[in-house]
Amino acid sequence: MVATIIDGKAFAAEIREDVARHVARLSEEHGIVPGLAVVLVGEDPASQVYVRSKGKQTVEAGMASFEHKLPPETDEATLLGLIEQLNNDPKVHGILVQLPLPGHLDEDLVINSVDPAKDVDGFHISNVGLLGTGQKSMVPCTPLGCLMMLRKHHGSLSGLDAVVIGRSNIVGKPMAQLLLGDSCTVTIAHSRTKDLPEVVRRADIVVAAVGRPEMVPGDWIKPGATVIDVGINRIEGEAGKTRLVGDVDYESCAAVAGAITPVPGGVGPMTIACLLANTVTACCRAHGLSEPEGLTA
Ligand SMILES: Nc1nc2c(c(=O)[nH]1)N[C@@H](CN(C=O)c1ccc(C(=O)N[C@@H](CCC(=O)O)C(=O)O)cc1)CN2
Repeated sequence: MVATIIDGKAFAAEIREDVARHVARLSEEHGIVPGLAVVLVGEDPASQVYVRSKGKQTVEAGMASFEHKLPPETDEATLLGLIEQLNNDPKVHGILVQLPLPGHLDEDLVINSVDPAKDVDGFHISNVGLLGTGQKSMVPCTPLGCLMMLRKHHGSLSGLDAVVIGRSNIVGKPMAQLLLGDSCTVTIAHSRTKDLPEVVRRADIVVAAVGRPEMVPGDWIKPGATVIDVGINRIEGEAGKTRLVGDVDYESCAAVAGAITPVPGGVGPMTIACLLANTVTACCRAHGLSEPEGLTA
């Protein structure tokens, strides 16, 4: 079997067009411009790239972008003060604090200081609780992007066996909740799971989010299964150059799977597209307007 490649880059472009249409409508019919504030603390090179990309795509969609770059030694009180200011700014509908934060800052405290209604990352404890109980929430961008790709490829996910490898708060756990919400039978596997290969072999859907380069080989995959690779790992390639790989061994998995997301060009671009979608959703909710269909879970 040769797997269908699920093209996240192309799908993300479609979502961004959809977002831009909704932004234009908000402006024409209501005089509202959705605004996204992104806060970066420190100089992590990958984070700088992602934040730049977020700002550029926000502006391209017709929204207002507010970038706040703080030095690595920023103290907690200063960061919390900025978040408070953004919480109270009516021009800002979405707030995102880029992760990881420098080690001296308490990530949970910072995340939970964002107004849940503006928490376009969906990481605030209120949004986690709402998602877990099947209520309307802000949904974390990476799992939302994975869900959209799965729905587009499969149609209904009802009754499918899904294995999520990884139990992080930002991907594994919310991904499992979303799959459960679509009536999958869900297993969350992790480093202590007994006989991981056998568990993965039962799955119709495998979501790999462990952060270990090429950990999942093709002989763990059930023939015809759909493989969603969340990993973005930079490894040493040929001639001293680095290259990006996912958490699954692409070649061997693609030879067995029915469908697979590539790295790069799979889940990554969907993350930022879903961030823009969440910002429009947050803006519509803030103004009591109906939410755009198809942009959230
Ligand atoms: N507050 C948040 N912090 C972080 C999140 C998040 O959702 N919210 N996710 C990641 C980083 N991330 C967005 O912030 C992100 C990662 C990767 C991509 C992406 O498009 N990747 C490309 C490859 C890019 C490259 O060449 O390095 C791809 O996969 O095709 C977008 C966003 C951690 N922090």
